[in-house]
Amino acid sequence: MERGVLERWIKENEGLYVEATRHPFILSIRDGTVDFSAYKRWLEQDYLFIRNFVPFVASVLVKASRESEDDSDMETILGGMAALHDEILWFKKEASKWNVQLSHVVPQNATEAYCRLLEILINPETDYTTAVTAFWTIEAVYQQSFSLCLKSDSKTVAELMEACRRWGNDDFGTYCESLRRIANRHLANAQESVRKKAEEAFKLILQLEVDFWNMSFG
Ligand SMILES: Cc1ncc(CN)c(N)n1
Repeated sequence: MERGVLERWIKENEGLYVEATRHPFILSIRDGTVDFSAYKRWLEQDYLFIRNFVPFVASVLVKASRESEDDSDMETILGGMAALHDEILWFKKEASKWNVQLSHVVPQNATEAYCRLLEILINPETDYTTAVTAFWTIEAVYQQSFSLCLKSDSKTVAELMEACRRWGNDDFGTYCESLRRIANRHLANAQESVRKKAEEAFKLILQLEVDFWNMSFG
């Protein structure tokens, strides 16, 4: 992986990055020891997250169309947007499989905190470089995490394979690669003040992801 700004930040925040992308909740799915009540808690809260993530991705699309000099940025982001429609349908199907009532889900603190950050990132005041860096970070944490559960030596149980495949599959990995290149390109060309804001968002999102995984433990 070429050494761009994101790779430097990952190195400088290695502990937090590992906590977010190799969380005990994910390792318990990989090892086949996960408690299904934890999985159901995660499922409920992630549905609420996705409902708030959709307008965030739409806001990145708007900023890409206005601020990016490269048309392919918008096309990549549009691809991610389209996938979210299928993702919402998957959540509804998965919820009924586990007898989870999505309409009765109460947002937990970690979910509310994450959604407050998404609101700030949606704001037109947040520049495109910060927004697309946040977008990559959010997607990359899930891709890195769930791909661990698909490794040949993993003991992921059959009931959880669909969820792990959704974010751990190679196509999602390729999509995250595209986002990483877009974010690195804009970070390299950004003024220092913008890079600082993007770095703050990067670290904040890693912490929110750790809090989100922790929440599944109830
Ligand atoms: C909390 C969280 N972070 C990231 C993703 C991947 N879009 C997600 N579904 N949920």
